[in-house]
Amino acid sequence: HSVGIIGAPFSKGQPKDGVECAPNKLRAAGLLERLQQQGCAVKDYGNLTFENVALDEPVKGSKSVRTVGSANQRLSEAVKAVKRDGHTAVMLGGDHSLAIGSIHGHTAAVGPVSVVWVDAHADIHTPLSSNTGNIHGQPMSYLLYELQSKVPPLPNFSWMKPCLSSRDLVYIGLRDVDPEEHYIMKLLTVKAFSMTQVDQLGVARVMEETCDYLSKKPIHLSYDIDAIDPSVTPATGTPAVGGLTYREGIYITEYLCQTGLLSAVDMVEVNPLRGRTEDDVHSTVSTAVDLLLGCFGRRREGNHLPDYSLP
Ligand SMILES: N[C@@H](CC/C=C/[B-](O)(O)O)C(=O)O
Ligand SMILES: [Mn+2]
Ligand SMILES: [Mn+2]
Repeated sequence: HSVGIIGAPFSKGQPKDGVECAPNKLRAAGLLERLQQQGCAVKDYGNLTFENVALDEPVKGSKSVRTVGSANQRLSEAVKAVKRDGHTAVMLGGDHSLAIGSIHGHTAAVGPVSVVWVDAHADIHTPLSSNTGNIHGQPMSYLLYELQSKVPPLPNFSWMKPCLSSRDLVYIGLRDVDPEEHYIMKLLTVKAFSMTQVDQLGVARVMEETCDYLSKKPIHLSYDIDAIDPSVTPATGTPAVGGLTYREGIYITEYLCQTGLLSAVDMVEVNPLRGRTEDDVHSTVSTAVDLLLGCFGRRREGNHLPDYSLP
C-alpha cells in the first residue's frame, strides 16, 4: 500500500476546541512508523494551514461558514494532489465538516466514488434543517446531487459542486440521527446499517451486504471515531452510547482493505481535550491508529514482511 497522509487540524465545523490537535497526536502515537513497519510506503504531506475568516457571522444559521468553506477548498486541492501522486489518501481530522473537501478532492482526482460513512451520526442536515448550525452535522448535504435544491449558495463554497449520488453511499453505525435527517435518508432511500442492523446481522454480514450493494467504484471510507462505543473512544466531541466494539470497528477496516477498492480514508472527530483522563485520550488515539492500520493491511493473526519468504 502507498499512503499519502494529510493533516487537517481544523475544528470550526463544531464548537469544541481540541479536535485540531488530533493530527499531531495521531502522528505522535506512531501512525506513520507503524504503517511503514507493516510494509506500507508512506508520504507525509504535513498539516494544512487554515485561515480563520474574521467576522464569520452565521449564514442561514450555519456557523463559521466562510472559514469552513475556505478550509474545505484547500483540503480538496490537497486530496486531489495526493491522489494524483498515486497514493491512497489518508486525511487526519479535524471535525467531520472536512469530509466536504476530502470527498470533493477525491472525486476530482478519480471520478465518481462510493462512500462508506462509519458514524454514530448521519451528518446529513442541510444548513436549514440543522438544529445546532454546526457544519460537522451537515457535510453530506453539500456533497449529494439530490440535496442541492436544499442547500443555499453559501460564502466561500462557490468553488464546490455536488459530487456524490445517494446510491453510492452506505452508512454504518448510526444511533443518533435527528428526525430531519431520518426524513431525508428515507426520501433518498439511502442504504444504512444502524446499530440495530449491526446487532441483527453481525458486522461480517453488514460488510458483505455493504460491498454487494456498492458498485466497484473506488471507496472513500469516512470514519468518525464516535462510531466506536464511547467506552473505547471517549475523547470525542459528540459521543453516543451503544456504539461499535473495538473488534467491530477493526473488522470494518480489515474487510474494506481486502476489497482492494479503498482509495481514500478520513479519520475524524478525535478530540484529545475531551478525554477526562490520560487513559481516555490514549484509548481513543490508539484505537484511531489501529483502525487506520487495519485499512492498510494489518491483520490480527499477525503480519510478516514479504522479504521473509515462505516455502
Ligand atoms: N446531529 C447533530 C450532531 C452532529 C454530529 C456530527 B459528527 O458526526 O461529525 O460528530 C448536529 O447536527 O449538530
Ligand atoms: Mn461525523
Ligand atoms: Mn459522529
